[in-house]
Amino acid sequence: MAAAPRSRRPFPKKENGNPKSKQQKQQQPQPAAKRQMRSRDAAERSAYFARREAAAVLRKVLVGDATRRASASIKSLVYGPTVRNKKATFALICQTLKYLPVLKELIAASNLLSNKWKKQEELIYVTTYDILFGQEVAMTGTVEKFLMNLKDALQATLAKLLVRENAKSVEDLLRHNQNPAVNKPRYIRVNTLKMSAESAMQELEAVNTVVKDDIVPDLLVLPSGTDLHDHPLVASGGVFLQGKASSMVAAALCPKPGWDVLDACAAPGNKTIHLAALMEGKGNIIACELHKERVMRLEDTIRRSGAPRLSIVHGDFLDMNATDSKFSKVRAILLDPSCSGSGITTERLDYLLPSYSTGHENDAANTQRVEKLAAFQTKALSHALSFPAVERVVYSTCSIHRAENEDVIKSVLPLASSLNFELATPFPKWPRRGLPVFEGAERLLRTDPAEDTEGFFIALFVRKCPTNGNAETLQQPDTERSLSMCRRTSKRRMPLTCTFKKMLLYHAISQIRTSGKRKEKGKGACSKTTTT
Ligand SMILES: C[S@@+](CC[C@H](N)C(=O)[O-])C[C@H]1O[C@@H](n2cnc3c(N)ncnc32)[C@H](O)[C@@H]1O
Repeated sequence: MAAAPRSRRPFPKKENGNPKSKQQKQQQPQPAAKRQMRSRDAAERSAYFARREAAAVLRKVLVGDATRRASASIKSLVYGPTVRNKKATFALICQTLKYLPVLKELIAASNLLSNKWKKQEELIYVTTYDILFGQEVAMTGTVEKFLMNLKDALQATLAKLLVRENAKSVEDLLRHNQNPAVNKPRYIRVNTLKMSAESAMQELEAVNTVVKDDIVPDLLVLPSGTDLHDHPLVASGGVFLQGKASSMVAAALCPKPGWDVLDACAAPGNKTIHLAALMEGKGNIIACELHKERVMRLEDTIRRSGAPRLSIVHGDFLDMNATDSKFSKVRAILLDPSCSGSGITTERLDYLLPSYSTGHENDAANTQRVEKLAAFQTKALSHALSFPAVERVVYSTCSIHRAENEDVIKSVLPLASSLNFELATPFPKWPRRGLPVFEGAERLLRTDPAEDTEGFFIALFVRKCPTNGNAETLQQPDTERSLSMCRRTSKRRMPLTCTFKKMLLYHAISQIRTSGKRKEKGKGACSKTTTT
């Protein structure tokens, strides 16, 4: 559904030309009435275009849902660059989707979608919603005029429907379309490249109750339903609307200022800029993204964040040559590949989609899709582990499927172990861990969609003996144990090339033993990780 062509101007043009007669002048509205008319005209104009923008996005949403090939979530489509009136459009789409089962019944009963109107199906849904349940529409636009003439008939059909379903109100008919996450808190991450958590709190406290998250540094928790999309701190990049689980990923990787870090599947860039903040803007970040339109979103996020020293690679991460000298200093990789998104269906507003009530989680097409994704995820994780100087690799998904999570980790374990990686335990105090499908799965981290708003999965690999002689890596929190393992494994199976590094490590160990014990474990910006 395309937006109405602007050249046709549905609103009457202002009269130009002949000077007004005396009588005309006398009939002119007084200034206050004029202002009122102007603002009504502006509101009508804005509603007219919002309905068309909503219809265009709704078409994409419904086609994506019907074919199980959604290119993006409702939010991404609305908050992308093409929609102008984002807030009104988003509200209209959500409301139309919420009322869609009822709207479809009414429209079918009134036989409204004849050949002529079929092409404008989504605009018919949006406008019928507006006429019956939303704002009263003025007679502007062909679809609006057509439906306003049928308003009484539609209302009569609705009354019959309520009687038939034994419902007191329309809300009774819509129970299954309610938001299951209605009482979940709103998280925002402070961009410490621009401001401190304390100053962000001070600004937000003026209008909201704000507390710091108990686990993730620089993450703030606000009451459920807080809408900050238009807040100046969001517009200026001082804070980013990012969930708790999503904010745990870069914190688990815990790159140090000055490192070279690679974000393998980066857009829209929330974790990329979190890495930059953790690195205090020092070091180099390479952000790789396959899809061109998503590169634009990545650029926009980076621009808003003010993160320096960030280079974007538009291409396939699997095609990156790990042995290229450009990557010879990459010490940490964040891999957050495309996934089924089954852990964020509430966040994605899937409960509003027609397929939600029918349930398709276990249908053949979905199983096939998850298998395909898992094959890519395994390849990408193996590739990440193959970068010669990499010491820390974090793998994350927003999926609840074992196939995309524990099974992927299990399948790369032989390779990881041959490259001297072991699984570490990000956020050791976090209660929900990996499904027990292999020994060591308790080091993996899961968040639960019902308990924690989102269903995420995080795995952290740490190289026991870094191949680039960077003993500094081993000074991450809780690495004493890792160091001693490195000594043990070095006797048994450390490659010859590692012997010089072994000496360096012994040196590092003695340094840590003599001076490092003074350092508090887990202190600093990053989360605590343990290796076992
Ligand atoms: C889950 S999203 C990443 C979200 C991002 N980490 C964030 O927090 O904002 C996965 C991204 O990987 C991109 N992608 C998929 N396959 C890729 C590949 N082979 N190489 C690079 N990027 C890829 C997708 O286009 C998508 O933008």
